Amino acid sequence: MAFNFDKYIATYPDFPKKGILFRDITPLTENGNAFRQTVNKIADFVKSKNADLVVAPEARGFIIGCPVAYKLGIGFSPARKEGKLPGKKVSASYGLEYGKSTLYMNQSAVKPGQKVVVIDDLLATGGTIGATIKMVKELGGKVVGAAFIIELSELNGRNKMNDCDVLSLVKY
Ligand SMILES: O=P(O)(O)OC[C@H]1O[C@H](OP(=O)(O)OP(=O)(O)O)[C@H](O)[C@@H]1O
Ligand SMILES: Nc1ncnc2[nH]cnc12
Repeated sequence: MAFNFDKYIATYPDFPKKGILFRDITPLTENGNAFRQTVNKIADFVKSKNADLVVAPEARGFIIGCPVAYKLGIGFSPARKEGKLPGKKVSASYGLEYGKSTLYMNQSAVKPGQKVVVIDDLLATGGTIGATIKMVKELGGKVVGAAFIIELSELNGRNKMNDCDVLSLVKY
């Protein structure tokens, strides 16, 4: 029987701003079995894409991207927020459901031609993952997949990823 990931997502109206229905993954990660099922499911997807590297945006993307990369024995590279990453980097600015921001990656994070899966907890407008994908491509990587625990379908974030396969475990 399919695992019911939905049961472990908490919902908070008007957070962090009025009008936003916030979908919280912490009950899922706080449950050992649900967290493991999530990591295994996303790792199966990443494996099926033959990926060399996982890239995930700060901060919630790290929670899921790291254990997936570890399980498969492939690399993990973080897309970090302003002022966090030293050294040579690339950047991409974006808007999201409740604000705007800039992400940065190490210039040496991706080897040309490497196959990359991008991972985040949630896909809303696609601004965050779109910026992450833009940097991976700029560094010469091939984005072969994108995986999320949650997808907010009506915000059409999928449209920002028309050339790669998308996995989401729970759709609202
Ligand atoms: O598809 P989008 O409209 O870009 O929205 C999705 C992004 O928003 C949230 O991150 P947030 O920027 O709140 O940061 P956090 O992970 O540090 O909580 C979430 O974890 C995704 O990264
Ligand atoms: N509705 C939402 N819930 C949780 N995280 C989000 N990131 C962007 N929109 C979100």
